[in-house]
Amino acid sequence: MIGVIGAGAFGTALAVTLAKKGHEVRLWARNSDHIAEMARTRRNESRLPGISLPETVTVTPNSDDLNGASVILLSLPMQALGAFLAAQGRNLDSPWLVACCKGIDLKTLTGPVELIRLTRPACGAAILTGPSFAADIARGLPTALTLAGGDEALQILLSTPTLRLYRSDDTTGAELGGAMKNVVAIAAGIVIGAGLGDSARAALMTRGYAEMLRLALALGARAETLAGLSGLGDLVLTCTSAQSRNFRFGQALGSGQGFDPLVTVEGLATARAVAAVARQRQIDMPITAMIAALVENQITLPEAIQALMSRPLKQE
Ligand SMILES: NC(=O)c1ccc[n+]([C@@H]2O[C@H](COP(=O)([O-])OP(=O)(O)OC[C@H]3O[C@@H](n4cnc5c(N)ncnc54)[C@H](O)[C@@H]3O)[C@@H](O)[C@H]2O)c1
Ligand SMILES: O=P(O)(O)OC[C@H](O)CO
Repeated sequence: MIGVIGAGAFGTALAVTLAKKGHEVRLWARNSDHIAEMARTRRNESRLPGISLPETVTVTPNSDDLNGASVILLSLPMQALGAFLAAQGRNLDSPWLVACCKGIDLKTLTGPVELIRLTRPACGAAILTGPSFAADIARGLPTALTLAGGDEALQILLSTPTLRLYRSDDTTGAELGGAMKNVVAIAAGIVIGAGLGDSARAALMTRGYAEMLRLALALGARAETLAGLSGLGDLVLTCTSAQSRNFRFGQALGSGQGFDPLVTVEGLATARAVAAVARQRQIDMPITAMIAALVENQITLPEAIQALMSRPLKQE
């Protein structure tokens, strides 16, 4: 049996694809009305419209029902993970806990794998991350992700005919790539929303990647991880697709429109967390710093654009 914590878009998509492969899946959700609705309709229409839940997916409000799972996938928003793990006591008994969220925890300034290690030292800790929209996974479109921290058996267990997992032992690089690409995607959305053009977006993505790499190397990650699916791959997807919530948030900001505050936009908190880490380490991350300042209303959009364009000229 495979357990999934979080019946959002991504948790549900993973539950669907793993159930279609033949696994029994138990999907934990917190809201009783939502659970009843999913049980009645066999769909998660509010988060993953148009996708039916296979019979072998059971939705439960009780995390004890996941005990004994071969692996538990943690698919909560990043800022909810620490409190969730702390509240679980000795529950979540499984050889592997796999983070499926992207971001840096604002409270501890660590990624999800470190949060798992700190709270569940007896479990194996891994992260599943890379370029994928939940809807694409659920529809069975071809997708490739990075599984960092897991072993070969876990890689085989979680791979499906349409979801191809590449294994890595660089959990730091995988966490940081997935976290920081969301911040750059907000910036790319702003560029497009403000009408600054595709050339400016390409420049932004390239310089964004340079600062992602700078921080990741300083924190002990490997450059090839950042160049892989969990870094560059996800950066490209998220900065160029209107399916991305981070990109759409930036687009709305850039064009002066509102954005539904209930939509999960991981890059907002992560911008603040990454900017704090960069300050601690004295690492230059101008794009992240601008997004963090914008999010905290310390700077206006025209000021942010002007500040980025007037930085001292330097070598690439
Ligand atoms: N949606 C995607 O395409 C996608 C793809 C890859 C990775 N991810 C990552 O997956 C993670 C989850 O995103 P999502 O798209 O599933 O989000 P979502 O907004 O669709 O769902 C979030 C779920 O978490 C639950 N939740 C929120 N706060 C909670 C709390 N404090 N305690 C318990 N449950 C809580 C919500 O009820 C909801 O069911 C994010 O880190 C995201 O970056 C998403
Ligand atoms: O909708 P977003 O911006 O959270 O992006 C979803 C995934 O992270 C893309 O890989």
